[in-house]
Amino acid sequence: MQKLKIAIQKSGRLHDESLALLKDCGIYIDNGRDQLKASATNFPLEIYYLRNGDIPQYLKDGVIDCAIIGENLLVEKGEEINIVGRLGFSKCRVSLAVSKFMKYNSIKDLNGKRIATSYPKTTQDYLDKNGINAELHIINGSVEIAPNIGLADAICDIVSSGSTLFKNNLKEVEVIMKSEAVLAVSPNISDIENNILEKLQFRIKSVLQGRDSRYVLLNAPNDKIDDIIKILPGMKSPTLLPLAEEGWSSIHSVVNRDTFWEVIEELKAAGAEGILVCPIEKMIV
Ligand SMILES: Nc1ncnc2c1ncn2[C@@H]1O[C@H](COP(=O)(O)OP(=O)(O)OP(=O)(O)O)[C@@H](O)[C@H]1O
Ligand SMILES: O=P(O)(O)OC[C@H]1O[C@H](OP(=O)(O)OP(=O)(O)O)[C@H](O)[C@@H]1O
Ligand SMILES: [Mg+2]
Repeated sequence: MQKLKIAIQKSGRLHDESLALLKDCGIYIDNGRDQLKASATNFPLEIYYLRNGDIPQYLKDGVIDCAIIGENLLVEKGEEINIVGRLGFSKCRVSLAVSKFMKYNSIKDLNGKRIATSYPKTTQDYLDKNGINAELHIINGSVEIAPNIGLADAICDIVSSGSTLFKNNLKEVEVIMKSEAVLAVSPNISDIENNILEKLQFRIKSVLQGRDSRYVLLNAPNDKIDDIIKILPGMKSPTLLPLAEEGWSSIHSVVNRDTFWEVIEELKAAGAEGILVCPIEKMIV
């Protein structure tokens, strides 16, 4: 039977959440420790555990069909690779940073300077776009230390919380791009594998929509229903059920995770009582 070949980071920032996502999609993986390849037991999927940095080339060559990878790495190494889904984890940005003691007014201050980075293409493209001439030093890790040891005047690297920059006395001065984990697809994927990919995408979308939403149940006196329903969006419209007690109803709806607390406050102010909030495992709209 034909299987979809998916690459997942072998170890590192993306590994755990990539596997958790497949698990939430109901895909079980026959997983021994330190394996390089595994098969799903209940879905036509073969998992390849690879270095993040090697994945763009494997996708280009069509050795694998798709991958969970940091978007920033596709910008760096995989222009011709399509992104078919944003996965909402490993959010970070690729930024330029300089010593916190340097007077920095604009990108022009980097003219003629040395910049250390693991992302030379991303950095060079940004410099070119801004008409800046700088010397790039390509290093593969611990980039933030470069200015402190006199190797460079600035760096271009991944920033998330900013604590690595802070610890190294650096300040972020330009955000080149924002990134998150994405589902990327080989330009050489066949029709059969594409069919399996569409099934996987459908599952991923249902899981991510569920993660972003909460199911809310509440009680309200009937004369408050109109006001409460105005606050609740719901998938189509809220569900309304009579309570055993005369003159009261139960209202059910779906609320976005990000606006959830504000909505609850409004619901309480509008007369809602006994509010219950439940996670949603999958959401198919
Ligand atoms: N501090 C961070 N916070 C959030 N996301 C991050 C962070 N650092 C890296 N990432 C994201 O996770 C991806 C993988 O980063 P990680 O450091 O685990 O691997 P790597 O060193 O780029 O790759 P390799 O697997 O080749 O060793 C990055 O490409 C980026 O998209
Ligand atoms: O803004 P922060 O939250 O401090 O995160 C940024 C740091 O995280 C990543 O390194 P990682 O820890 O993955 O180590 P690595 O350099 O060995 O990949 C990245 O290369 C930065 O150094
Ligand atoms: Mg890293």
